[in-house]
Amino acid sequence: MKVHIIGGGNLGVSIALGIAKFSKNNQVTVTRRNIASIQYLSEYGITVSSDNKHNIQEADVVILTIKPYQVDTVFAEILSAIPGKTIASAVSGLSLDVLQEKTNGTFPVVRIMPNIAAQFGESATCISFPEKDREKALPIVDLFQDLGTAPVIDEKLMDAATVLGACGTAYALRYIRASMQAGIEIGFDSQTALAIAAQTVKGAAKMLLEEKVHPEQLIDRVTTPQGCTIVGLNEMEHNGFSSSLIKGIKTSLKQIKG
Ligand SMILES: NC(=O)C1=CN([C@@H]2O[C@H](COP(=O)(O)OP(=O)(O)OC[C@H]3O[C@@H](n4cnc5c(N)ncnc54)[C@H](O)[C@@H]3O)[C@@H](O)[C@H]2O)C=CC1
Ligand SMILES: O=C(O)[C@@H]1CCC=N1
Repeated sequence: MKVHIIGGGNLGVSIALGIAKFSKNNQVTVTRRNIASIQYLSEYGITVSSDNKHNIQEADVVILTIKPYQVDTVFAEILSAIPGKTIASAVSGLSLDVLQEKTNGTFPVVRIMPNIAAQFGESATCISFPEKDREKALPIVDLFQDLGTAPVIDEKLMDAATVLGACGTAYALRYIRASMQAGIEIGFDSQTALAIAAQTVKGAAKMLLEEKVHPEQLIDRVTTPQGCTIVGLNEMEHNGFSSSLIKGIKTSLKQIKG
């Protein structure tokens, strides 16, 4: 597949690298205005350009990884050059209706919500599309399956997916950072504390994904009666651990919905 990514920033680069590393038989072009910091992508066989239209006519799909306020400028520049080409947007808060409106209803459109772990083949990319564009959308679903998981969801949940699946990366990292800081306080050097905290989270996630059980069933296996785990967990909950996460996630969602 020929993939044209407009917006070579944090997300655009992680998708480009993910495709280069984890998906076969693709050609990737990434554009942004100042390309000095992403020239290194050419080492992975990725074409880099400051011209949004470079290679665009050969593309099978144009992926937008730009900020919401950059969309109109980019569409004014590219749409006339790519009639009928599939446009996949990772722009947060940009609904399929608005995407169709901005493209005059004449382009197949797909909404994708990856996260930056795409670069490591571990994104949770939620995808939605209008039924009329299913045929054009399915190869994009396949592509993102190579970069992790790619559930097709109802569009009304796309903002929620942005929070849970994309912002979620930052929440998980903050948990790891806090564990690391606690690890230092209880005796480890920072590198060792980070390595233990990160691997522990990876292990917990792997168990959940493979066993497909409720987290509490696994927690039961860790919490020895009168042991040290349950007292720590309860202290965290007394201090609002779950509640603070839930409130944070709901606040993020309010920000997207405006
Ligand atoms: N960073 C993340 O983890 C995620 C971001 N998103 C969404 O992806 C979009 C991009 O986010 P980030 O990558 O974090 O932002 P970013 O600021 O790192 O990347 C945007 C890139 O677009 C480039 N750009 C700006 N105007 C341009 C133009 N006219 N033509 C070509 N390139 C242009 C900028 O130079 C920049 O490199 C946003 O809409 C964001 O909500 C969605 C999921 C995850
Ligand atoms: O923080 C943001 O607005 C973007 C959307 C999801 C992740 N980053």
